[in-house]
Amino acid sequence: MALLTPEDLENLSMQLEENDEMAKRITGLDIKGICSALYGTEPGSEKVAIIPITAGNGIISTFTSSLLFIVQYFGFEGFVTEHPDVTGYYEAVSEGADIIMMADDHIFTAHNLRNEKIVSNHVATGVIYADIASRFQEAKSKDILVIGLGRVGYAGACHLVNKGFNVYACDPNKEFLQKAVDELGIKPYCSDDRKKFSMVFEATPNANTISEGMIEERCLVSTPGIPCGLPPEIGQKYHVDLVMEPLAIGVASMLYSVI
Ligand SMILES: N[C@@H](CCCCNC(=O)[C@H]1CCC=N1)C(=O)O
Ligand SMILES: [Mg+2]
Repeated sequence: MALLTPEDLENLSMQLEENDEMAKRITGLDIKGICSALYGTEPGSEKVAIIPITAGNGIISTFTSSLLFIVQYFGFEGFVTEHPDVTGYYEAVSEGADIIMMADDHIFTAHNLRNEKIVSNHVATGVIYADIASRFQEAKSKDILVIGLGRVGYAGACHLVNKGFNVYACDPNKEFLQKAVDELGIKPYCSDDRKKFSMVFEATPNANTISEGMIEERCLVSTPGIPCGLPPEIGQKYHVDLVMEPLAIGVASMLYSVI
């Protein structure tokens, strides 16, 4: 899995503000509103503990401080434990945390100790970015394109099928594609199809996965990025509205899904 770098997390506050405004402008809801609509939940007085984890590639210097900023931005009380790993876990529970957030190189999880709900960043990120794409107010049909059917893309595609959209999807991995066709009933899409979309959810670890044959004039591309799948020149030429942010939107989805 692609690991975040401190560069990805620079200007997180500005990236979050810009994407919150963009979401509000094109979907009618800000990120909090989308999260509440997705999960039917509202933050209460939940206390969130963020535990640094030294496993694998170890601590990412600004990861836990970024999480603390995000947790507070969305109205939760939060703290980063003084110690990492097991000692940090013990500290978190002793300090009365309701929700534990921690990440190694494979799974980033939020676990609510009170209601036992648990979620991975992959699922929460796929669901919210797919949901944002599906809320494009100028869309003229229920057709939506999902690019990438890994753990993030598959979760998003599943959510869109459940919401009743006509989900077309592509992935270079034919097994991933076949699994989604068999299990979700999505329609395979290949870039030489003539079909164009006004709503695109992209979830790949590659750049330039979106080509101009895929998109309508005026369309919404929603992606957790890293890197961005939309070439800048195509974004300008087609007046694409892009919702893309490296961490906060996915974290908001994690929090609202476990409260
Ligand atoms: N163990 C490190 C955090 C490692 C996070 C790796 N996971 C990612 O980079 C995922 C999370 C969202 C996007 N990629 C620490 O505690 O500082
Ligand atoms: Mg994000």
